[in-house]
Amino acid sequence: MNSTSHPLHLCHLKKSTLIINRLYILFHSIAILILIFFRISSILTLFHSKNQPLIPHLLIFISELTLSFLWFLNQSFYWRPVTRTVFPERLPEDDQLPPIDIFICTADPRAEPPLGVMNTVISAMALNYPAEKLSVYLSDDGGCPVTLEAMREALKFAKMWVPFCKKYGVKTICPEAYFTSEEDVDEAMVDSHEFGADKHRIKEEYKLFAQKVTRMSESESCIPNKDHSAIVEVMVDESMHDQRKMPLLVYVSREKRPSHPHHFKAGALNALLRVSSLISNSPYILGLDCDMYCNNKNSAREAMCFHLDPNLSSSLAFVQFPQTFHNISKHDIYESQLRCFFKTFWLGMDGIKGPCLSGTGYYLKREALYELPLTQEDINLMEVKQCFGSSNEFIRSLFKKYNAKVLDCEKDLFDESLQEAKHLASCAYEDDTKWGNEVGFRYFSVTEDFYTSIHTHCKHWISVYHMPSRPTFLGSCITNLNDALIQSTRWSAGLMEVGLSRFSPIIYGPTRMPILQSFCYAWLALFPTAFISLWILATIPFLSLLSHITIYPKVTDPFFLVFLYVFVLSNLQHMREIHSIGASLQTWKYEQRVWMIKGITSHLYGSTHAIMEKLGVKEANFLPTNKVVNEDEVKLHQMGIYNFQTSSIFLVPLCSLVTLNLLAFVVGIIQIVLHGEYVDAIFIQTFLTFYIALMGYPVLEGMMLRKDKGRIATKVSCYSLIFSVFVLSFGRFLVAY
Ligand SMILES: O=c1ccn([C@@H]2O[C@H](COP(=O)(O)OP(=O)(O)O[C@H]3O[C@H](CO)[C@@H](O)[C@H](O)[C@H]3O)[C@@H](O)[C@H]2O)c(=O)[nH]1
Ligand SMILES: [Mn+2]
Repeated sequence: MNSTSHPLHLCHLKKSTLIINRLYILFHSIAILILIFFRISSILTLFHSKNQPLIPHLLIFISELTLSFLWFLNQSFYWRPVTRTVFPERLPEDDQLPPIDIFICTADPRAEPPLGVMNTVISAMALNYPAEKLSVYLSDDGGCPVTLEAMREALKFAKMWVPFCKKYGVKTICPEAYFTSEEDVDEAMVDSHEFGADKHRIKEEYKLFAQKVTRMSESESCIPNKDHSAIVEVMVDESMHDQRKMPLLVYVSREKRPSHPHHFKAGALNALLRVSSLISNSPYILGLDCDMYCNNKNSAREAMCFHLDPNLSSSLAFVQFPQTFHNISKHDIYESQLRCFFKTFWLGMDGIKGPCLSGTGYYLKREALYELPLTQEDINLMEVKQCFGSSNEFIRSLFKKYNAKVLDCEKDLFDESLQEAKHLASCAYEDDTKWGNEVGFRYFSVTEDFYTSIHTHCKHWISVYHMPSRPTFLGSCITNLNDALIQSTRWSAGLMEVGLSRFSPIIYGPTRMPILQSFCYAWLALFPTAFISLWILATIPFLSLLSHITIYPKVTDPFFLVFLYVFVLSNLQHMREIHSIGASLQTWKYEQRVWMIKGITSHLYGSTHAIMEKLGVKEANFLPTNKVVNEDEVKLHQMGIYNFQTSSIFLVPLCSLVTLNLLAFVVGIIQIVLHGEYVDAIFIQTFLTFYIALMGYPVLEGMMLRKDKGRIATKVSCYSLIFSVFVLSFGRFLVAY
C-alpha cells in the first residue's frame, strides 16, 4: 500500500490554540520581566533607605522568581499543540501484525483487590487482535497464592468471555464494567434471542467467578510475602496447543529476599522482560497497572498504526495513551483525573518529539529498552553477559525473532525453559549487570516511568501520544485526600530525585534532546519546588500585614496593573484550557486548591525526602495506592466534600495557614476601615490573605462546622493552634529584618 497517499495516521497542528498560546507567552513574559525589574529596583531602594525590613521583600522575590521560572519551563508544553487521527483499517492483514506481550503489575492484594486485577487481565485477553499474538503476563509482587488461584479462575472465565465479546462485538471488554454499565452492543443484537440468552448465561458465570475470587481473597492470607523463591506458571491447557484461540496467560512472581533490594515496579517489569523473552519474546509490550483495564478493544491496532508506519517505525519507542479513570466524580476535588498532565502536558510534548512515558497504557518497543549496539556476528559474549546477565538463553532471545513455538516444544524442553525463566526471575540475577542502569526500566527513581523515559528520549527515540475520544484504558482514581497526598509525596520525591541528580533534565537534556522537550522534562522534575513559593505566599503577605509592612505596589502605582495583569491573565489562560476540554469552571477552583494543598504539604515532604535520600539518611519507598472501594468515602467524593481523614503531618500546616490568613484578612479589613487612606498600600496583601482563606474554606469548614467522620479532628485543630503560635512568633521575628 502506498504509505503517503494512504497513511496509517495523521497529525494535525492546532493553529488557533497555537496562536493564542504564543501570544499569551509573549505578553506574559514581558509582564514578568517588568515585575522582576520592579522587585530589583524596590529592593535596591530599600537597601539604601533602610526604612523597611528587607527579608520579606527578598522572600517574596524568591517566591516570584521560582514561580516565574517554573512558568517559563511550563510554557514548552503549550508551544506546539497537535492532535492525531489513526486509520486502523489500513493496517496489513492479521497474519502480518506483530505479536504483543502485555505486562500487568500487581503488588498487594490488600490495596489492589484480586477481582479488579483479574478484570484487567481478562480485558487484556479480549483485545481485538489475533489471539495467538497476545501473551498476558501478570507480575505478582505480593507473591500471594490468592492471586495465582484467582488467575486460574480468570482463565476459565475468559474462555467464555473472549468468544462472547468477539461474537457480539462487545465494546466494553472488561466484564465488571460491562455488567455494571448500560448496554453497549449494536442495537440490532439487543433484540436477538440468542444474544439475550448468551448474555444471561455469561452474566451468571461472571457472578460465580466474582464470588469465588472475592471469597478467596477474604478467606486466604493476603499479606505480601517478602521472602520467597521465584514462581513462573504458564497457564497451558489442551486448547492452547494447536491453533491458539486464546491469548497465552503467564503468572510471574519474582524471587523476593529481605536482603535484596527489589526496586519496586521497575524491578518487577525487568523480571517480566526477561521471563517473557524466553516464552513469547514479542517485539512490542503493552504496559498496564493492575487497575487499568482495557476499555477500547482496538487500542493495539491503533498503536500499530504508528509502530508500523515505515517513516516512524525505526525511531518510535512507544505510543502512550492517556491515563483516564472510571470513577471520576463531577466534583473532582482531589484533581484525581490529573487533567493538566494527561489532557494538556502530554499533548503538548507530543508536538515536540513525543510525550513522557506515564507508567501505564503504553505500547512500547522492546528493543528501546535494550539498546543493542551489536549484531550477532560481532558480539563479545563477555561484554554482553556483563550487560544482560549470565543466561545464554536470554542472550539468544535478544537476537531471535518472535518465539511463538515454545508451547509446541517437547515437555522436557518446556520444563527446561521454565527452569531458566525462574533463574531469570531470581533476585541475584541482576547482580553485577546493567539491569536497571542501562538496560530495561531504570531504578534510580520511584517514578521509574519518568526516569526511563528521559533516557529513552535522550537516545533519540521518539514517542507518540494518542488520545482517542473513547477512553482506551480506565483506572480507579483516588477518592480521598490521604491517598492523594501520599501518592503526590511519592511522585514529588521520585521526580525531585531526578531533578536534583546529574540527570536533571535541565542540565542533561538540552544537548541530548530538543530544547523544548528538555524544558518539559525539567518542569516535570522540578514542579514540586513550587512549595517554596507557596509557603512564602501563604506566610509573608499575612505576616507583613500584621507588621505594617507593605510588600506590593500601591493601587495607584502603574506596577500594580502589571501584578493585576499577571494574576488575571494566568487565571484566564487556565480557565480557557479547562473550558477547551469541556470541563466546568469548578474544575478551575478545584485545581487551584489542590495545587495549593499539595504545594504546602506533599511537595514539601517529597522534596525533603529526595534531599534526605541524596544525603543517605532515608530510603526510597513505594506504597501502592489504595484501590479498594469504600462506600462512605465514595459518597463524600461524589458530593464534592473533602474527606480529611489523613495524617496530622498533612493537616496541621494546612489548618494553621488557612486560619492565620483568615485572621490576618480580618485585621487587614479593620486597618482599612480605621485608616481609610491605607487601603491602596495594603490592597494586594489583603487580597492574598482573602484568596488563601477563600480557597481554604473547606479546611475551615472541616475544622469548625462539620460533624461527620471526614471532618478535621479537634486534636488536629489543637496541634494547629500550637503550630500557628510558632509560625506567628517566628515569622514576626523574621519579617522584622
Ligand atoms: O513494588 C511495587 C510497587 C508497585 N507495583 C505496581 O505498580 C503499579 C502502580 O502503582 P500505584 O500504587 O497504582 O501507583 P500510582 O501512583 O497510581 O502509579 C503511577 O505512578 C507510578 C510511578 O510513577 C507509575 O509506575 C504508574 O504506572 C502510574 O500509574 C501498580 O500496578 C502496582 O501493583 C509493583 O508492581 N511493585
Ligand atoms: Mn495507580
